[in-house]
Amino acid sequence: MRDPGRVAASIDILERYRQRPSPLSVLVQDWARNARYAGSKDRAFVRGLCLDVLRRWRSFGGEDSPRIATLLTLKNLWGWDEARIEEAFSGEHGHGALSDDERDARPLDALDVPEFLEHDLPNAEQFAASLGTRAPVDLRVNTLKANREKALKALASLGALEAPLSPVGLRIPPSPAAEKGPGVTVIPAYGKGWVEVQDEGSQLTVLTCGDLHGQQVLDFCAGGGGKTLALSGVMENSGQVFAYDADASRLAPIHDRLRRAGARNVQVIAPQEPERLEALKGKLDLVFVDAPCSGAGTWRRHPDAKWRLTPEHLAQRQAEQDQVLRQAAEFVKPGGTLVFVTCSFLNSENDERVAEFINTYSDFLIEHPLAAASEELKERLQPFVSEDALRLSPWASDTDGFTLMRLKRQDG
Ligand SMILES: C[S@@+](CC[C@H](N)C(=O)[O-])C[C@H]1O[C@@H](n2cnc3c(N)ncnc32)[C@H](O)[C@@H]1O
Repeated sequence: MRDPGRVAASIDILERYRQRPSPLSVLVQDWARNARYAGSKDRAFVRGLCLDVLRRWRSFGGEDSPRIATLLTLKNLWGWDEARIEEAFSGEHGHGALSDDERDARPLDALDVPEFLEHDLPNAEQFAASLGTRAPVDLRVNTLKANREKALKALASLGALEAPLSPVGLRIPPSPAAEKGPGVTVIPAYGKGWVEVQDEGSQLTVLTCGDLHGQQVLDFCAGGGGKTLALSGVMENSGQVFAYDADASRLAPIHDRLRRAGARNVQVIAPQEPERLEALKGKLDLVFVDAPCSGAGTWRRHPDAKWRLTPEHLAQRQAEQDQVLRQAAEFVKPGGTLVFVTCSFLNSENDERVAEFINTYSDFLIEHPLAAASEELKERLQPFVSEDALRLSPWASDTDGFTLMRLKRQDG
């Protein structure tokens, strides 16, 4: 395909998104199914362009005209010159020649975050600007099977570097928008379980838990097991990790992942086995709660999710967070710790939820977020902590957005 066909396909997909916001991957797949002439480079171009348009959807006026938002993306973000843009719209299979008004279109003075959230963001302008950039691919070295040096060598051909903050992290810088991302999951080192795809911020939330050797740990919202695997790695297969999730289908991939990673200290507890979960009440040293949330911290990677969040969805997530905190607290032993994590930097999903929780559960007290972390990690994460929370974000730490709070259950 040439520029006109690719740009026209992108505008059509974005028009469908405008009419009914759905995950971009689904919309691109639907298009590709009917566009048998499109090769993998065409799909990468269309996906990359759609993602970049969605990153600036509000300030480029996408809600009113995906066509103008695409034009502004090509002009302002991709740096295409006038002649190339004219040809891309008016050429064969193009979306149609530009009008004079369209040629004069300018970005709006609006922040690229959902309007209803502007008041809830700690630093809305910086936040919106950082979401306009593309995210790197981060990997966690599985120390049960490899070390960073070995993994780095195995991934050198993909341009992997040491990640700046996580001592077990590797980072592949973002690819140009119109190109395919690095094929991490097809390299032998991935198949052998040496690395997992995991954002550096996500890795750090587990690393802050410090030395967990021999401990009894419950990963209460284990989902597909991203944090479970990282916990098992930190514990070097010692002690015990119980991986539970209320949704059995979310847990499904965990078994294969545990096998591939060589994680042997994990017991998976399905929601159909309430008696196994019940037996753990009041017994755990650490309960790790990777709570359901808006996912705002991943909007740099998934700009399509940003415009799908509604006030109703957010309220639902907050109710789930309150419920998860209350349920998870039952499993912490006296003197043990509950770590509350979200991939969101909205106060209403973090500080406000924890404040609500300790109002009722007065035997839990907020502890410094790095109370258990190694000295090295304390130093590295110093710029991102306050007395009560670790706050990672695309603008501050160049990671996905994560907030972590530690709650210590008092003895007796
Ligand atoms: C952010 S995701 C977890 C991601 C996972 N920890 C990982 O690293 O891949 C949140 C999970 O919480 C689960 N969840 C929601 N409400 C829950 C509840 N009341 N009890 C346990 N799990 C719950 C959801 O099913 C979802 O899988």
